[in-house]
Amino acid sequence: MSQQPIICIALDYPDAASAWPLIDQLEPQHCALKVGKELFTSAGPDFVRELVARGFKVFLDLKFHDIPTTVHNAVRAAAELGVWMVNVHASGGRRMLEAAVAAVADVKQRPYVIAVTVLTSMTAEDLAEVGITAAPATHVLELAKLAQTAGLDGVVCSAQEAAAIAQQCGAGFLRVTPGIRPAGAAQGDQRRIMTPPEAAALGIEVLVIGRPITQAADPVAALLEIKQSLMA
Ligand SMILES: O=c1ccn([C@@H]2O[C@H](COP(=O)(O)O)[C@@H](O)[C@H]2O)c(=O)[nH]1
Repeated sequence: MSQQPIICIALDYPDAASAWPLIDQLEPQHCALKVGKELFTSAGPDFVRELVARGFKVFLDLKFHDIPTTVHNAVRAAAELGVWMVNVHASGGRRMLEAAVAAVADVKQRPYVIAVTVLTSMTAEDLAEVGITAAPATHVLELAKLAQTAGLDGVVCSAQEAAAIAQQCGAGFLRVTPGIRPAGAAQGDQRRIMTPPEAAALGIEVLVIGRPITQAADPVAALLEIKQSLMA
C-alpha cells in the first residue's frame, strides 16, 4: 500500500451502461473501483471481469453474510473473477470468517478478504435497536479483533475508528473506510463520516467514495479535487 490512500470509487449505478461513461475517463493507476450490490446484480460477473481486464483494482463489495459453506463458495467465486478485494460481514462469526479466508488459500491471484464491522450509516441508536448496546467504536474494535484473529486482511470501518484499529491490530491490517465526505458535501445516509484530508492524515489505506464523485456535475474533476486536497 502506498503512503497516500487509494481512492476507491463506489460505482453505485443502476446498470453497466450508466457506469461506463465515468469508467472510460479513469486510469487504473489513479483509483480503484468498487462494485456493490446494485451494479453487480444488474451487470453481473462479466462486467467485473471487464474492469479487471482493463487493469483496475476491483473491490467486489457484496458483504457476504451466510453459513460458512455458502460464504466459502461465494468468496471463492469472487476470487476467481480476479478481483483485488472481497468482503464479508464480521458479525457472521469466527467459523464463517475462517471459511472466507480458507476459500482463497490456493487462488492464483489471492484477493484481500476483509470484514465489514459496523456499517458507516449506523449510529449508537441503530445498534441498540438490533440488540447491541456497545458504542459503535467499541463494537467495531471487537469485530476488528475477531476478524484479525480469524485471519482476515482488514476491515471496513468508519474513518472515526481507524486510529484505534491501527493501535489494536497494528500496521498491515487494512482499514477500508466509506463514509468519506469532502467538506460541504451532502452527508446522505452516512452517519460516521470524515473528510478525505482528515482520513488521509490517519494513514488510512483505502478511502471509499461514491456519491461525492459519481453524482458531481463533473465526476473526474471531483476525483481530482479530492486527490489534490490530500496533497495540501
Ligand atoms: O459500512 C459501509 C460499508 C459499505 N459502504 C458502501 O460504500 C459506498 C459509500 O458510498 P457513498 O456514496 O460515498 O456514501 C456505498 O457503495 C456503500 O454501499 C458504506 O457506505 N458503509
